[in-house]
Amino acid sequence: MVAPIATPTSIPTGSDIPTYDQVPETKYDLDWADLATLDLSQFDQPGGKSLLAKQLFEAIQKIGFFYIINFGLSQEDVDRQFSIGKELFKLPIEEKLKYRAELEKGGYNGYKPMGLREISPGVFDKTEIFNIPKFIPAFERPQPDIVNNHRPIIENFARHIHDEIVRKLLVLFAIILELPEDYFLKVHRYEEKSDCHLRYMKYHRRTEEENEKSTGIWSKGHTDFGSLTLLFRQPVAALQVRTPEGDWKWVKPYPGSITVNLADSLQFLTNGFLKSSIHRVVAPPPDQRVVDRLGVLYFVRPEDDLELRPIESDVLHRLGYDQTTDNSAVGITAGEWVKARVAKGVDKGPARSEVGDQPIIGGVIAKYYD
Ligand SMILES: O=C(O)CCC(=O)C(=O)O
Ligand SMILES: [Fe+2]
Repeated sequence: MVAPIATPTSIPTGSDIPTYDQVPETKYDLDWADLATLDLSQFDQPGGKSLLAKQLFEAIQKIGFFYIINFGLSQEDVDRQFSIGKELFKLPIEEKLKYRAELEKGGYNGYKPMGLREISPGVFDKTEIFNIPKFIPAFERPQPDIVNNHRPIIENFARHIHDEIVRKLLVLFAIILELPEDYFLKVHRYEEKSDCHLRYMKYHRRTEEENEKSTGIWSKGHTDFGSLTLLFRQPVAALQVRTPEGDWKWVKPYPGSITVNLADSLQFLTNGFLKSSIHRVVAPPPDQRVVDRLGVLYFVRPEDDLELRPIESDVLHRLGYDQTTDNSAVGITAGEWVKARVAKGVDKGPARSEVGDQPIIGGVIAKYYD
């Protein structure tokens, strides 16, 4: 599947950063997951929305992962973000630490240095993260020059994702649930406070010895915290998704696509109908093992004050998703859930981070998988 890239939108060009050269794809024939692809250019065509909603409904029955194509950003737009991320992580560690996220307090905006998460006893992550919150006054914070100097490009990119891509996906979920089309839009407004963010990510390559020690796992099997996660194509194969049978399948990074996965908040809101999918990151195949893996991701979270109470929907009723109601997150807001999960992720207390079941908040646990 090679997707034609839509004509670039109004994303400004003229940046002084070097162009980003994507690494060659792996030659290995891996056990790829069979995931559906939604062509978002159909959204505004007559009948397109209901067609896409039908396709999405089928796609998410088993695994909450799918691809989208024709989402209104060119490969050049995306590569520019990879370049910004690459340059950002080249900064000296002292400089990056000036922007460190207050992870221990559940704050995820800013820089996460590597080595804060224990993957297996004695083995720590080698992942750097830089999260950029929504561009609204409540979230203004000091940023490194590379971010300030490219702010229009970064802001337009993030807003395009929110306004043009996430909006369409949220409408499709509402259609699937036979709710008013703007049902989820009303709790994902850009101008309101939420933990949505654009993320640059760098997985430093590991030596063979390090990979052996952690049985090749770079990031343990987990679910994401918010509504949706969008992963721009990361040409290095490393992401795997867990099937309902408990097998791990590789997620192929197709050119011109975004990989989308569903996350916890949508699972809580739909009483388990929309499944927060379990995924992990492992050592790439041998021909890609020597590169540092860069990522550009967008995390969508509901507005902070949305209570994670299962919604009323005839569809959920018809499909039996109201037989036993999961009230575990009732009384917990989306903001509280995300912050509690972020803080637990770096907790060095007796419940060691990312090993086994983690109590998060109000008796709800998060599971981590090898
Ligand atoms: O890097 C990836 O492919 C996935 C990252 C991920 O799962 C996360 O940051 O939550
Ligand atoms: Fe994830």
